[in-house]
Amino acid sequence: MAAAAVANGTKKIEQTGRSKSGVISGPSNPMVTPLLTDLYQFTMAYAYWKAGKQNERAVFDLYFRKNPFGGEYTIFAGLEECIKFIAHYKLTDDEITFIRSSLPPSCEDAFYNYLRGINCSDIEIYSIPEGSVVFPKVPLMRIEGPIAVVQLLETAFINLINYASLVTTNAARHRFVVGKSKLLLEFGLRRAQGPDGGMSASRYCYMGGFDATSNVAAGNLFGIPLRGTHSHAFVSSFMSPDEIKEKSLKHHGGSSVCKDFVSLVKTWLGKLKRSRLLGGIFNETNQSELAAFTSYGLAFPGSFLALVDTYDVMRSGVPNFCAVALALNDLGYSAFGIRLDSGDLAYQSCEARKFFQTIEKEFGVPGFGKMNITASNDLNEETLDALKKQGHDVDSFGIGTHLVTCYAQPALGVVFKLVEINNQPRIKLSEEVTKVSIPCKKRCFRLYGKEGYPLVDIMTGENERPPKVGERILCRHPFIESKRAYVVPQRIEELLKCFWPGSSDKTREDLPPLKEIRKRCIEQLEQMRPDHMRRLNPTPYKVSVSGKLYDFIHFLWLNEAPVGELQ
Ligand SMILES: Nc1ncnc2c1ncn2[C@@H]1O[C@H](COP(=O)(O)OP(=O)(O)OP(=O)(O)O)[C@@H](O)[C@H]1O
Ligand SMILES: O=P(O)(O)OC[C@H]1O[C@H](OP(=O)(O)OP(=O)(O)O)[C@H](O)[C@@H]1O
Ligand SMILES: O=C(O)c1cccnc1
Ligand SMILES: [Mg+2]
Repeated sequence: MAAAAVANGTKKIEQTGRSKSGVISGPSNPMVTPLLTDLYQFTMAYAYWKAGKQNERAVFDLYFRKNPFGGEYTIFAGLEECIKFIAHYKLTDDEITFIRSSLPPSCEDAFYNYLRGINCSDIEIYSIPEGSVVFPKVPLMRIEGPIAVVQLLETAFINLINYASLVTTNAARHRFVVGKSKLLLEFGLRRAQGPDGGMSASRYCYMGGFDATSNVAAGNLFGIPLRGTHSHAFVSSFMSPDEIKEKSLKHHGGSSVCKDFVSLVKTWLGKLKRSRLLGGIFNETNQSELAAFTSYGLAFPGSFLALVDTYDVMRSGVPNFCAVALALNDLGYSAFGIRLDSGDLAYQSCEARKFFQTIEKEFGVPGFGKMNITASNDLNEETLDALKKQGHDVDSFGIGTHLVTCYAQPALGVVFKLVEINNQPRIKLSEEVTKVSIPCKKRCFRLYGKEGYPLVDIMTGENERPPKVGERILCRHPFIESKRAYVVPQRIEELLKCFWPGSSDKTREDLPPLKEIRKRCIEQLEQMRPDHMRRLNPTPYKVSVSGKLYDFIHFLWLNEAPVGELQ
């Protein structure tokens, strides 16, 4: 489905401005069309048009108010899809017919001609690069253009950013708890919120630091590495080794053939049973499981792995696996490992590891002790953290439900607020201070300290003198007067970069490939000060405004807020 959209998209490119390179294809998901919006965007567009206001130049900020999952950071994702959406934004005749049927008959015909002519060639988008670590209140994107058109983009933009950023952050948090050395596999497709949820989850979990996905369509469309094991059904579908008819297996890299691999496996199982060091751990193993593992070994001799918890991990699954792995070893193959999918994953992984190490020693099979152990079953940040604290011997984690559904927090709460119209700054007030918007078309900077960590993000008015390295800058909390600090930055990064120049002569930033965004994400997370990243009571990162912007916000606030009367 998405592949078709990509193919379509490349045909009708509405590129705007100069780019460093490359053609922008259409949205990955063909459901992303100009109709993917809320009705009120079209009713407002009509009312703007009726009032002759549709081309007034507006600036909107897209941002969120609170970091998810009780953390103090978020990863920004979804930008590429927003740019792909506007690159091809054009209402078709059928879409216009549908809008006409959805608005009151009193709406004038000329409005539909206006809609027919809309494109995004006059829209300017400045954005933080995808895969960046971001914080509340700082605009992730600044969208400028004719007010009616920008509002028609609002809902789709928020939709494209919200889940993408949330699930990327979730993936990054899972990566944080397990550490760099473990393999993280995303297994969520079957539990995801529909096909699009599944596709987005695979893409953005990879961006957030997962290593691979089980989702074949995502491997095909986004080039994400694919990984997988096998299921319990495969194990229980076998009855006994007698049902294996094709028993021969070629030696690895040679031409000689082992005629009866099944017998070789049985011989090994006997040796394991009689082993002095392993004696007593198991007796008779489950024969249907042995048959399943032997068959899988015959099918994939170079990458054999087995799900070992169908009957009993230590009394059946692990010994059966080892018998097949050792038989394969005789023929020059190295088995890959096992998967545990129930029970106490910490304890079982340690027991399985001991079993492998004993075999390495007793039978002199180098590397056998390092066999891969994958664990799955309702894993989430908490269980991963608990496993780490208990001590475990798992090498890879397969994670589905909690990861892709963002079970711990289902939405990020991204908003899209008007901050300027016709060069006039606008503010949205609220009883809740956190909901007051920060007015003005702004520039945003990340200031780095002596130790190389980001210290603070600062927003300034667009025409203010930008902060300079080595100069003392007053950073003020946007709403709390007493909270302020001087910062002498050692490095400054301007956060908002031009991704869609509209009719301006700016150069458009390229959209990097997924692997590069993932790399950026990992590097960004690594450069953060550890206390912002810890799971328990992390230190909030400071988000500030310049002195001038602070004064202006409060001037506008007082100007717009009616004075109450006490009776
Ligand atoms: N050592 C551990 N410490 C903390 N939590 C663990 C540990 N080992 C496993 N878990 C978690 O405990 C839960 C076990 O769930 P549950 O009891 O439903 O599964 P199970 O009975 O082992 O397996 P099944 O899926 O076959 O029902 C899972 O969420 C799993 O991730
Ligand atoms: O547990 P999750 O994090 O969602 O990871 C994916 C799960 O999906 C598979 O189980 P399956 O769907 O076959 O059902 P089961 O959990 O009942 O074994 C797999 O064995 C994992 O347990
Ligand atoms: O490959 C696996 O082991 C897998 C894939 C999806 C869901 N559960 C497990
Ligand atoms: Mg399960």
